[in-house]
Amino acid sequence: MNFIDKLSAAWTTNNSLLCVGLDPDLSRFPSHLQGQPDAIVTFCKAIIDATADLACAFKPQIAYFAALGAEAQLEQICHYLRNKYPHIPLVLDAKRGDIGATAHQYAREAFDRYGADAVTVNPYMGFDSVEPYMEWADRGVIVLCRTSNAGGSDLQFLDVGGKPLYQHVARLVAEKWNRNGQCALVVGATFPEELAQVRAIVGDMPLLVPGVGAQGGDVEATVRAGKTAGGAGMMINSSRAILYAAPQAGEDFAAAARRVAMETRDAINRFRG
Ligand SMILES: O=C(O)c1cc(=O)[nH]c(=O)n1[C@@H]1O[C@H](COP(=O)(O)O)[C@@H](O)[C@H]1O
Repeated sequence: MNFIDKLSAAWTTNNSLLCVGLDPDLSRFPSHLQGQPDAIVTFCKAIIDATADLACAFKPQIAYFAALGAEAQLEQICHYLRNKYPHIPLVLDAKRGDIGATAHQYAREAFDRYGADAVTVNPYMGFDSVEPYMEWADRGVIVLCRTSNAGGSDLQFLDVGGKPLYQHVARLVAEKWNRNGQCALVVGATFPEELAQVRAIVGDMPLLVPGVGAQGGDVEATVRAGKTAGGAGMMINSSRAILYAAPQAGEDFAAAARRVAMETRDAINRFRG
């Protein structure tokens, strides 16, 4: 099953548009895991098990692993996800962008090494830097469009023929780059007006929408702006607000993550109809 079909099935099966981000930060781990050699894997597996019936996708952020030299642990976590929850799409957040030959290596890393169903990529270097990912026709290519950070406006709002650059990217991907129907776009939940603009340009193309939770994006505004006519079309990501929902001591971290994931999924669902 290709990425888009798998995502559509997960929206329905789990009645969820919530993407659970896996951004392991050792300094925020519960005290009983501090200093444990297998802390990253134990922590991420517990979060995955606690939220797998509430999520339409999982999104490990590669920098959180690479910074710790923990690529082997990321491999283990991806392997665990693919085997135990094969119906939930695995999105590798890598935001790569480089010349074609190098991009091919990044694609191998995402799709062959980690077995990701989809990967985030940066469009700044143009189509030949994104095309290598498309050789894996059953995988998703999720292109940055209107990112959730304030500084995204520095470039993404530049005027390109009377339209802001992010709209040009949305149109380019929807009309030219998406030859195999495998593309999606990143649009931040922190910018619901732009989210609505992108939705109007790209039809039912899936959108990865980070920025609810720790970044303060408004769930109602996000869902109303970004949903498709069918009330889906988005992977609304939350990472830190779910991962570190528990206070340092006290409530079990996985139970707390489940509680916040469920609240977030349900809050999203209230505005889908
Ligand atoms: O591509 C992304 O996932 C992404 C794009 C974007 O515009 N903004 C953004 O926050 N992200 C990622 O989404 C996650 C957001 O994490 P929280 O702010 O903790 O929910 C991080 O892993 C970011 O790297």
